[in-house]
This record gives sequence, C-alpha cells and structure tokens, in this order.
Amino acid sequence: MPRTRSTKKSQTPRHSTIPRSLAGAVVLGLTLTGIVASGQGAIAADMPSSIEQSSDAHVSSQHRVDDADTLDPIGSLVAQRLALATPVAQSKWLSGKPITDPVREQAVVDEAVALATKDGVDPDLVARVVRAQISASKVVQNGLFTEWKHNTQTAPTEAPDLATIRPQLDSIDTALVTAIGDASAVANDARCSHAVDSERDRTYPGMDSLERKAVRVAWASFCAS
Ligand SMILES: C=C(O[C@@H]1C=C(C(=O)O)C=C[C@H]1O)C(=O)O
Repeated sequence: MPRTRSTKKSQTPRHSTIPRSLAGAVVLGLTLTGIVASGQGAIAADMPSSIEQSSDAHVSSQHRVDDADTLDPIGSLVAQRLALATPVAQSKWLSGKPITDPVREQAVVDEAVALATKDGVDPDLVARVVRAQISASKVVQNGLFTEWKHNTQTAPTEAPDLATIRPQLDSIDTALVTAIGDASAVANDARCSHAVDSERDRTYPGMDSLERKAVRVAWASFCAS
C-alpha cells in the first residue's frame, strides 16, 4: 500500500504576491514566517502513517505539491532578504562603501554554519544556500548601482544606516537555517528542481526583472543534484 502525506495546506497561498520593497514589513514578515516554519514541524508530526490512494498518479502529484509547500518558508525568507538589498544599496551609494564586504560575508556564513551545526542541520547545505543569498543580494545591489549611474535622477538621496539593516539580515539568516533544516529532504530529492521552480513561481508576482534574476541566483545551489 503506498504511503503518502496529509494534504494540509501551508499558510501562504501558492500564488500569493510578494511586492517589491518590503523592507518595512520585514520584521512582521519574519515573525509570520517563523510561525509558518514551526507549523511545518506540526504538520510533520500530524502525518498519518498510511492513507489509501486511488492511483499512483495521485500520489506523485500530491508529493510535488507537498515538496513545494515545504519550500514556502525558505521562499518567503529569500524574498524578505532580497527586499533589504535595496536599502543596503541606498546606504552604500550614499556612504561610498563598496557593495562587496568580504569580512562581513565570511562572518554571515560562519554564523549560519555554527547555528546549523548546533541545531543538527546540514552545514554544507546551509553554507551553500547562505552564499547564494549573499550573491543574490549583490545582484540587486549591482543592478541598482548601474541604474543610478545611468539615471542619476533615480539615485537615492537618503537611506537608512547599514548598521540598522544588518541585524535584520541576521534575523532572516537565523530563520533560514531552521527553514533549511525543515526542507533538507527536498534538497536531496530527485524532484528538487521541480519544487524549486514551483516555489520561485510563487514569489515572482510583484517582483521586477532584477529581483527575479536575484531569486534565481538565490535558489541556484539549493538542490543537491
Ligand atoms: C548585504 C550586504 O552586502 C553584501 C552582501 C552581504 C549579505 O548578503 O549578507 C554581505 C556583505 C556584502 O558583501 C552588506 O554589506 O551587509
């Protein structure tokens, strides 16, 4: 008898819209994502051991839906992290700091890997996903700098201090480690790239082409193969 998972839905609709420049809503969004992330654990605990299925095709299609749902918390955190790339870029534009800060990047990766190791989450998976988030942030920052250089009237004239944004990035990265731990089975599943495609599509509405490019970079190294 085939085994399958319950059909409980995630709290985020598959085709919900995540608008651009959500920086002001990041803290709230993070809180909500934390609720969603712990909800995933509750879903796993509630799973029935076996349910009669009418056909193998149904099992297969249900598995795809569940894999994509499992990636929802990561997808939301990816979007929240990218929303902060705009204020980061504004701050660096006005302060004259370079986009790339190798010391900070190493600290971000080290912090996430240490947390993963402490929590029993695959540290290699966490390191490659966090490095991808850093690359994705720089895609947005470089794109904005290019735009502001070519159209100086669009360049920012005010920005938050980088020191106020980085703690928000740190909070997102902490939540990301948990979300990655909850989704590590998907990362190692043969259907991983399909689940990632579905999750990317969920977060695309409301994003411009630069953010979509960054989202692709953010997910590029999630799947093990
Ligand atoms: C976001 C920043 O810009 C870049 C991206 C980083 C990140 O995504 O964590 C870290 C350092 C920078 O290379 C930043 O400086 O904080």
